[in-house]
Amino acid sequence: MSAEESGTSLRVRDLTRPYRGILSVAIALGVVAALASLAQPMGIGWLVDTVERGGGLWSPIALLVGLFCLDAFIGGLQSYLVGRAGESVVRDVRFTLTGKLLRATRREHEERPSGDLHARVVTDTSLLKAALTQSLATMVVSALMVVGGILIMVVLDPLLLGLTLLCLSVAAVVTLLLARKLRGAAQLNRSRVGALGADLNRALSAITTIKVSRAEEREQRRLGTRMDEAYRTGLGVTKLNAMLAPTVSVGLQVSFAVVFAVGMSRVATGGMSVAEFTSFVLYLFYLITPLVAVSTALGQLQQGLAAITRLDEVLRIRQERDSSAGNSEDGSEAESSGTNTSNSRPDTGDIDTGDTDTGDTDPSAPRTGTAGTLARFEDVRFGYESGPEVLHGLTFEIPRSGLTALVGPSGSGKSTILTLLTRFDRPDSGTVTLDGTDVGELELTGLRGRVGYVQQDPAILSGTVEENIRYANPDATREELDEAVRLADLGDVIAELPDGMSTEVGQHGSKLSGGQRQRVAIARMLLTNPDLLLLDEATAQLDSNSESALRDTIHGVAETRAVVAIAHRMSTVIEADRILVVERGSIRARGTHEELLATDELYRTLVRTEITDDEQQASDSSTEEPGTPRLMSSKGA
Ligand SMILES: Nc1ncnc2c1ncn2[C@@H]1O[C@H](COP(=O)(O)OP(=O)(O)OP(=O)(O)O)[C@@H](O)[C@H]1O
Repeated sequence: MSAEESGTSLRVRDLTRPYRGILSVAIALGVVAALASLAQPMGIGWLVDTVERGGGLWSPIALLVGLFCLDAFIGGLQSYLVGRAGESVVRDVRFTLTGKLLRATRREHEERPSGDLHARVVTDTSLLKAALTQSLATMVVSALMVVGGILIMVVLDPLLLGLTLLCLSVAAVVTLLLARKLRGAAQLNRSRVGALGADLNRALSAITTIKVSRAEEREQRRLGTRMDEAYRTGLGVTKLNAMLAPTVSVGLQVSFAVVFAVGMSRVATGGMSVAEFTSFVLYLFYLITPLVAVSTALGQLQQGLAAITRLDEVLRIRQERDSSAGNSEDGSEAESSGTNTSNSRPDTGDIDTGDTDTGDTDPSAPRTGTAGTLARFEDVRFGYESGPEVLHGLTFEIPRSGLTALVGPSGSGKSTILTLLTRFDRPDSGTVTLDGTDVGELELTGLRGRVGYVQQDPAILSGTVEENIRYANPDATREELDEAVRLADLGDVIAELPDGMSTEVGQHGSKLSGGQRQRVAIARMLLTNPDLLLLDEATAQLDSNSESALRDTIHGVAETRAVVAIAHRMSTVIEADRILVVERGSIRARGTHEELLATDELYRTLVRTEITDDEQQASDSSTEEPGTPRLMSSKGA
């Protein structure tokens, strides 16, 4: 189950391929600007010569002004084109990585801190802009300038050039060593910044817990420690970066001193003219900018390559398997698209907008046939990667209609059963089938269109109530929407909201009550008209009136489709068509409430211990059967 590591990496070549045209133009402009720069010392040499001879100054001055202007204009244009290509690369990489994250397995998201993933997609990618475009273009153009300058200098005076190169080569070796160290330092710094992002996200997503635990100080200290680590490692990067340019400068200054000493003596002995000496010195002077630029670009490139290492990890994140799409949970889909970001903006048609092939989406529409078996577990064994086996050879069926309740002690494996039906996880052995087909063989969006899942803590997205309900089926008609609202008993809630369906629900639905959030989540799933509705303790947060209304809803919905509910409210369980008692990953008993009360000791215990106060009160009035009198009367009521 480990992620496939091979063949998935962001390669500079692939990332820049779509922008080769624009980068080539930018580099060509850079070359023109470099030539204009290289011609300037010649022009100045001509000016000096003209002054010495007492000739007219207008021509050399006009040439120099033209060269300066050309250099400046072309330099500006080149910088814009390179920046534009850089922004495009960053957008592409972000888009590709976001696609990977959205299609990653749920397990990957459980294991990776979301703040760190956020830092990788948002901030690490921004380093690519400078590294992959600015620095590459700068290095190409600057290298050309250096080579051009050296060629002219070799014509002017090979001896002086030899001395210059000797001094510069020492600086070059030191620069390369520093650049290598810089990459390691940058990698460390990125990981520390990622850890800070992860901890910040951890704190902000639990802000209420922090406040009620009076842990603000503690959290700030903890974050402060992370900030110190980011600061320290950032300082390491800054130091190495700061050493790059001075190293080159020192090399240049030593070269200047040597060239001046040797050059002046040659001018004095007549071995070299003043104009030649001036031109040579100016060429040496002109090497400063490109050489320093190369060293700075080298630093940027190393930081970008360090970021790429972290981005590669996101690229290799395990993807949900979709047999029909030919990808797999072990990352092989990443292999096919991850290396080719040249066309990396995935077709938005890939994204599951909820337009599944579920056919009719009218929530109240009668199903085609409600008899027979819809889903089946056959000798299913399953364990989470990090732990022991959780389900031990489960075999049971879910009929095409009716309410199946899962009951059992905490940690017995009830929620795990639902995750296998939604294919968030796959059995280690045995099969889970829907209409006789292994759910692993079904197209993922099709499967999730047929199986609606309301989780324990229903996720509400910021946006309006309507956007939240429509989320799994954005194309639903107004009638279908109204019907889902009616079935989920949300009508009164929406009527009381300030802007009705258009009311903003706030971050994570914070402006709604827990019960309201659950009903919105149920309405959302009903709007997809699933064949199978899974409710994980979906009534746990409702008050007794709402719960009783929702219970009626669940039973109404269960008349036309299968509903599997994990409910702590025993009233829901009592009225279920069938109850499965799960104990330590096995089905211990199955039957109706009455049958189980008569035959199963654990069920009797659960009924005694898990009934809520409300239900106790409701059933207090008529107690008939010894041991479980209140529940029995509740069913009869
Ligand atoms: N993501 C996970 N990784 C590792 N172990 C897990 C994971 N989720 C659940 N478990 C373990 O699997 C076992 C079954 O958990 P599960 O959530 O299915 O139980 P449950 O019956 O639904 O419990 P509850 O009624 O308290 O929600 C538990 O021992 C739990 O610790």
